[in-house]
Amino acid sequence: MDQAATSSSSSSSSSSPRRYTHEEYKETADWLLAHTEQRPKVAIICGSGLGSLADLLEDKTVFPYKDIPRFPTSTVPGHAGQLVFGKLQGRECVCMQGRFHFYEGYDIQTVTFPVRVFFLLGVETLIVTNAAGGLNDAYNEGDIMLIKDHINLPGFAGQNPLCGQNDERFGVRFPCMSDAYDRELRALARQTAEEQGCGGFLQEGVYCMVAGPSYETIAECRLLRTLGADTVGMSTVPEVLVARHCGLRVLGLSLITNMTVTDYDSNQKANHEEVLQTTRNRTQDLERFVSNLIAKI
Ligand SMILES: O=P(O)(O)O[C@H]1O[C@H](CO)[C@@H](O)[C@H]1O
Ligand code: HPA
Repeated sequence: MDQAATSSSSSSSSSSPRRYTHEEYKETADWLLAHTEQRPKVAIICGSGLGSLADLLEDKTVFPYKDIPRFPTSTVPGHAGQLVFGKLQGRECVCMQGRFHFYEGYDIQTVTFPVRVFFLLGVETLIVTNAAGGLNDAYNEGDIMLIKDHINLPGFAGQNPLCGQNDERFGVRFPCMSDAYDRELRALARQTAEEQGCGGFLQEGVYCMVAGPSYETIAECRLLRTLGADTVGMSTVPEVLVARHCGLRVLGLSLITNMTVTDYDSNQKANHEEVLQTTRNRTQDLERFVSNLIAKI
């Protein structure tokens, strides 16, 4: 909480974002490299309630975020706040058991800090997961959606982690995003779901990021659906922008934890407890899916 509180009390998060230098990212990466012999090529960011993915790793080395130089800390229930190195299906992975959100008071560069650290560790593929609200009425609670594209609503309002001076050592000034979600990885994911017999609850669609922390109004849900979004959540997009900027391949997965409310006569209300309960109900299938998928990457 300290860093979030500090950044929002000393400056407005929109007018004065925290910018890290290449050296700062590298110091954190070098610290990690000095404290583990693992050299992961795959990083996984666990969404709300999805941290148990990290429990699948074998030969684990665990770093609480508070012990890692410059790492922010997790403040949201369902986000444990530790970085776990280990092997999944024999492949070395690093897993964020807990992510950072803009609504926690972190500026958008702090939210994405770990992604550049992963790049400097030698990671090549990022698997990013989230809990999301379903907007597409063909979806059901408990479905998994492969993200094929996103809508960056905070980006429309100037909140893009790539704003500010560009460091070419990470990537180009104007990165392309029409291929943000790797086509080959999505094909592998579809194949994995079929083999696992869970193709019936696999969807593929567009994730829309909102800043949160308030859930959407009925009018907002209707608007987002009209815009072409299939799911809505408060994360993921900043991490994907930074990952693609530095050339990581990205696979994005949304677990539909709740269907959004679009009917004025409904008594349903979005709430984080329901979000976490759905992740508990679906965690085993999701774990098996990610684990089988990693074996193919
Ligand atoms: O995106 P993740 O971190 O999975 O969490 C989702 O769940 C929380 C709301 O219930 C928000 O943080 C939203 O973004
Ligand atoms: N809206 C925004 N974020 C979310 C939701 C939702 O309905 N469910 C899980 N994260």
